[in-house]
Amino acid sequence: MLQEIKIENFKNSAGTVQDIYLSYQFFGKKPTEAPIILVNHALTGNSLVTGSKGWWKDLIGKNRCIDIERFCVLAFNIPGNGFKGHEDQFFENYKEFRLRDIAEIQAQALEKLDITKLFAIIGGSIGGALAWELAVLKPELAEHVIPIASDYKSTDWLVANCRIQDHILNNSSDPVHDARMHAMTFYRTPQSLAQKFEGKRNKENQAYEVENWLLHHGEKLKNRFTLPSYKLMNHLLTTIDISDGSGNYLEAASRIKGDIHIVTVNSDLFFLAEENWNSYVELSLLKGNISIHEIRSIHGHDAFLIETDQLNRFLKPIFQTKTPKNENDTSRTVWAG
Ligand SMILES: N[C@@H](CCO)C(=O)O
Repeated sequence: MLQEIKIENFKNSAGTVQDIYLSYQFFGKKPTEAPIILVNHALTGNSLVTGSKGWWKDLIGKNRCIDIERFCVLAFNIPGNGFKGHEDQFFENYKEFRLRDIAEIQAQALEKLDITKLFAIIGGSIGGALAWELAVLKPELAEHVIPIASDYKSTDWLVANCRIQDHILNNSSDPVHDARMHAMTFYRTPQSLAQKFEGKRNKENQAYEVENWLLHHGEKLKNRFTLPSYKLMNHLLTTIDISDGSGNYLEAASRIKGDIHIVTVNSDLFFLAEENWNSYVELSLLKGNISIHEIRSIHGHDAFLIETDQLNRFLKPIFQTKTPKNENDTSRTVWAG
């Protein structure tokens, strides 16, 4: 059931004060009965993380890796993501919000829900970045912080792509459709497209199948996502900064008390694996309880939604805390300390 919290008089980074409506869903055990896992959605995702239409249903559910018979799963919608209710709450001034503000909104909501401790914060893409931001804001909040296909900063590369997205969103006559077509090219990889289409053409319209696929994705998103939500989420992607402007990301990340488990995708063209590996290596000099897991896939960024077998394998030891680690597991996992 979708519920809502009102955060009164929230002051954003630009100093504007306004009421914020934050919608959320609980799944599985009650928050008073079991450890709580906060799940953060990606750009066009939402709080529906499990169940037949849940976007992470292969990972979260009964007898899944994140077992809702053992855990309480909480998922917030990023305000303005368009998932029912108050869609337009800050579209007028969305550029005044940084991802850090969304983390602050989540922190205030957790307080209102009387939640002082989380077993884990996990999220993919911008949801992983939000996990970083919240963990830095509240270093003692979570036992495990799991940012997947993500980063704790907006890199020049990310900003460049978001800028192009922004131009498409502002200048195209079919903005959501066209921006999605462009985005699909960096959510996947040349190898992934080559494997899927093998240069084939459509028998009816003679277009390359890859063109039809892009058009299909453009059409699909247009029917489920609004332009203001896309503009907001695309803007937030450019504001990831756990250092709060100082540029000292490592110092900020090292303040996190919980175990950090970075999950990267070797072929990610959006949040680059190299950035994640560099963060891991540098951060492991400052902080012992950090690990990195690399999803090996030809599918690129969206592998965090596709390669759920690998994800399950990496995450199992975290969520089955009573089961000892399998010493024979050969997947690429590195622990510091
Ligand atoms: N497929 C993802 C990509 C962004 O992480 C989405 O649409 O949210």
